[in-house]
Amino acid sequence: MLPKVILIACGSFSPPTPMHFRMFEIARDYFQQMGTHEVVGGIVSPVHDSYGKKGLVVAKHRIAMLKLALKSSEWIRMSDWETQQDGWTRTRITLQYHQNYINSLLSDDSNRDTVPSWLPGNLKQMTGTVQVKLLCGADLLESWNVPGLWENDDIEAILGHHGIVVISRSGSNPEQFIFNSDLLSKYRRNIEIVTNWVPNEVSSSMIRRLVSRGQSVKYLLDDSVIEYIMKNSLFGANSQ
Ligand SMILES: Nc1ncnc2c1ncn2[C@@H]1O[C@H](COP(=O)(O)OP(=O)(O)OP(=O)(O)O)[C@@H](O)[C@H]1O
Ligand SMILES: O=C(O)c1ccc[n+]([C@@H]2O[C@H](COP(=O)([O-])O)[C@@H](O)[C@H]2O)c1
Repeated sequence: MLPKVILIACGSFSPPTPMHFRMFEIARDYFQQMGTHEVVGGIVSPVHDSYGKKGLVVAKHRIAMLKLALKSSEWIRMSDWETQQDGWTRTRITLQYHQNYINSLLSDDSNRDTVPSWLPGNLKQMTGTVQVKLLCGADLLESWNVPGLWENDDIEAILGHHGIVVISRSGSNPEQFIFNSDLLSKYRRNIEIVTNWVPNEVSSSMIRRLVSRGQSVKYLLDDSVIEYIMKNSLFGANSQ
């Protein structure tokens, strides 16, 4: 039996773009081809409001947009756990929390009936344990180098206890980035670099820019997410 993996993408999702979900499909196909792991679920974890990044709309709206965008996915779920904490949660803690929660459920058949909505639907039939891996674009990996942003201990824990799946992004060179870091090179076996052969550079910031200028974002975002943005006048959109 292959080791079971749940992929978690942490981010702002302000707003969520199709690429945020496409990452999961690319990663699952990769593991299927490699035959090394079975991907049993995917989770997106929007960051707490206090993260305070420019362009971050309140969690209520980001959650609503994620729910709309994820309606068509059978296996990617949204966890609002981070948004419900008292403040910003470091990614290491988010990974640990979700992994511990899932594994404690799997170890006890009696408490599987009332499970949170972010858990994979097939959990009831699952046995054994799962490993939660961080799924991200190459830009997030490269943010590990930004002075004062990430703690080295956290990076080591993320790599040592979980592992990371990095989707290529144009303008990034994750192989080189890993080679340049002693810490990342030490944990190279826990870093999967996945080439996205159909790159798409739609980003939340580009969407925010277009919306704030009153320009169209049709075909870049799910129609239901566009409707939500317009209805709630998010990102400087004019209300209808
Ligand atoms: N076009 C893309 N290709 C690959 N990965 C992506 C892409 N867009 C976002 N991601 C990844 O999705 C995760 C969440 O990203 P985030 O919410 O910061 O989105 P973003 O579109 O990059 O946002 P912003 O433009 O506001 O910085 C990160 O791991 C990021 O690397
Ligand atoms: O754990 C950390 O030290 C850490 C430092 C910086 C950023 N993060 C996480 O990385 C994600 C970055 O999202 P974004 O939109 O800024 O690209 C978000 O989920 C943050 O909580 C995490």
